Amino acid sequence: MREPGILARFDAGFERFRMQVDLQLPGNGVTALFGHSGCGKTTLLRCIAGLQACSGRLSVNGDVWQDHNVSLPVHKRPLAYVFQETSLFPHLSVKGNLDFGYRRTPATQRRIHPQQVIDWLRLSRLLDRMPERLSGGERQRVAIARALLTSPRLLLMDEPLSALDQASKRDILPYLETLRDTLDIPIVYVSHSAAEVARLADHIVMMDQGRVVAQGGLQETLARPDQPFALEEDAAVIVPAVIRERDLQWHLCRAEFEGGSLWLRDDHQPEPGTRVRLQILARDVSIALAANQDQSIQNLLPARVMDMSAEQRPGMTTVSLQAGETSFLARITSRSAHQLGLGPGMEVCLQIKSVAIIE
Ligand SMILES: Nc1ncnc2c1ncn2[C@@H]1O[C@H](COP(=O)(O)OP(=O)(O)OP(=O)(O)O)[C@@H](O)[C@H]1O
Repeated sequence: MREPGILARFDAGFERFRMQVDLQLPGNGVTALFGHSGCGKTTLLRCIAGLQACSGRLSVNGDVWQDHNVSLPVHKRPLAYVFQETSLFPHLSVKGNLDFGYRRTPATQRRIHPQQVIDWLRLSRLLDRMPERLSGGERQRVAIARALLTSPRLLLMDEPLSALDQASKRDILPYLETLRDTLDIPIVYVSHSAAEVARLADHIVMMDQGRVVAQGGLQETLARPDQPFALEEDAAVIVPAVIRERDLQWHLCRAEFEGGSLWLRDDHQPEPGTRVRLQILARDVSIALAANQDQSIQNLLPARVMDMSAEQRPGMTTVSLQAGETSFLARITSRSAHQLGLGPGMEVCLQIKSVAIIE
């Protein structure tokens, strides 16, 4: 039977660094590799690509690329790799660059065609331009398109937006969302940016010092109080929701999720029916034993305490809670946790001070 998804078990190292991972990743959608600088994200991508000597096993949607007696060389692995600054051929137009990727692929293996990538990445107006006349964001769109025209079975992206300014990042993110929702191949995406991960990823692998410290679906994994990034200042959960109504008088809109709804500022003016991802920082969530109506916070939700971190930062406790099917994290002082007598299974009320729509 073909094993679905990516199974990757690697042992690789340098003089002062060793990476040992055992991963099971989904066969489509975006998996984010997340972790501090130097934790081994690029080394892991290079092992997958066959660029880094390592022992172990790798299979991608049933095809074995490496095990103890085979290791496909890099040019035989049907993958595309997009870097921070992928270089285009300077002497070829955008169209020439795209044709290059397409023509390199034998006709019988072509599954992605030029018109498709031109539509997905909106390149039609750029086809005759030379690379030197493209902005950084446009260049990256062309580089991604060229990579896709090799009809890869796997797309590796190593900080593809990190060389771009904020405005170009904002412009290109919707294109990456289109690819996530359109392509039926897995995308492994390295990023330092929690906001990019929150917006794009379906699955997350958190790494630290060459080891995997947590992995799983984005929402469940971010909501675990024992995952190492839950203790960081900007720890947050992601909640998929749908905009249900707008209150024009008060500039608010109501987003409904599995387990309740929240009022948000109407800055983005999303139409009712729009699907959004909400980001809720653990430090913006507090806990009460009962809903207290005499206060300014609009968003009060009944919830159940699921788990609590041991105190890893002096005086602070991270609590995971569930409202309906949706998980939240709250960062409260350990004294409050003690005074409230919090423990797994308790029914409480969440007070959410601030919610952001991930753009
Ligand atoms: N060719 C090499 N020779 C020796 N050490 C290396 C080599 N390449 C990487 N390393 C070391 O391996 C560790 C992991 O590096 P890697 O580039 O995989 O980290 P990373 O998580 O991608 O970091 P960043 O987010 O900064 O890109 C680092 O300590 C790095 O110094």
